Amino acid sequence: MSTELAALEARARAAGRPAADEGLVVCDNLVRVYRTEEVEVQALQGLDLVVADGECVALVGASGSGKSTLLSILSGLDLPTAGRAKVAGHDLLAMGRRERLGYRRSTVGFVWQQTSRNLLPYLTALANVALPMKYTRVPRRSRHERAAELLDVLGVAHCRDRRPDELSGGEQQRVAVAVATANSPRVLLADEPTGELDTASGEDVFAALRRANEELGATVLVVTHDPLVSEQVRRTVRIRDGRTSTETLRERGGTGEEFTVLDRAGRLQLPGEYVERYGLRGRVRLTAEPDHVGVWPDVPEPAAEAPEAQGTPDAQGTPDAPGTAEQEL
Ligand SMILES: Nc1ncnc2c1ncn2[C@@H]1O[C@H](COP(=O)(O)OP(=O)(O)OP(=O)(O)O)[C@@H](O)[C@H]1O
Repeated sequence: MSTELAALEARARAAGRPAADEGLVVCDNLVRVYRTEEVEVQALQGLDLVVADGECVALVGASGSGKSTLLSILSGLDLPTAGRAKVAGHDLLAMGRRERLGYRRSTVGFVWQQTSRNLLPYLTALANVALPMKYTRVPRRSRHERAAELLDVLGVAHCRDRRPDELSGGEQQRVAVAVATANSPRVLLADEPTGELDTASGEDVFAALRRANEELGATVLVVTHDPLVSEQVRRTVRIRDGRTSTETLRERGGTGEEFTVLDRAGRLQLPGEYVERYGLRGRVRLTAEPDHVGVWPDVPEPAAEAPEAQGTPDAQGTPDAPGTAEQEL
């Protein structure tokens, strides 16, 4: 490897390395392996993710890519097999039982896809929202005042005295956002919260999540297949095979610019279409250019007696084969 390339890789590694205090959520080389009697599934394969305080981030990816596994770990329900995960100063691998309980009650809130999983069926909307505050010993009167306020902010004040079976799916999910934000969590996690809803109800629920982010101050991570959601947040992170692969950053209302994620070990996933288009297989060549790194298929060296053949390195030593990929880093 050339010295420039080694220096470039070292710089990229340093730039991609999150300091512990850099993000509210920091996942570092996170691994989760599920073992059953017959099979071993690597649901997360060294996932890196840093989310800053106040962000609203959509997590997207194919079925089975590891999104729900990540959310279960961040919610404190599941433990990673290896790696590091920190949320608001809590080390999720080292937390004891008591800290974990406090973490789940006060630091994170959760909204599931299945509306029935979020609310207790025999309590009114108001009582559902007030319940988490009972566990954190908020006085009864304050609990009910805050619950009423939250229902109001999230546009479901009219539902306060109704039980879940008297609410529409969208109303149930908005009440669920109120439940999840009752104890003012630093982080709100939502797993496909609009998945069971029609477009209009989905929009209302997403508006409630946005309010939780902008008005109630929660950092929001939402797993979604819904383009309505992923196209409206500033940052969309794509998970592929248990790793963060690409990110789209967009200004409000813009189409967004797509980036590939370079992990802390200096690895990146090339988009599948590039791999196909340029015939990249197994081994590739890297070239260090003044302002970027080139990625080239490992084509055999051309014969010495045919210097005019395509694929000959150019004067700067750059392979010049047609149909090669040049990845800007
Ligand atoms: N409890 C478990 N035991 C064994 N394997 C599991 C378990 N939970 C998840 N998996 C496997 O881990 C991988 C990641 O699953 P995960 O549910 O995190 O994916 P996902 O991206 O959320 O998918 P979807 O979009 O379909 O919900 C899958 O291959 C899944 O089959």
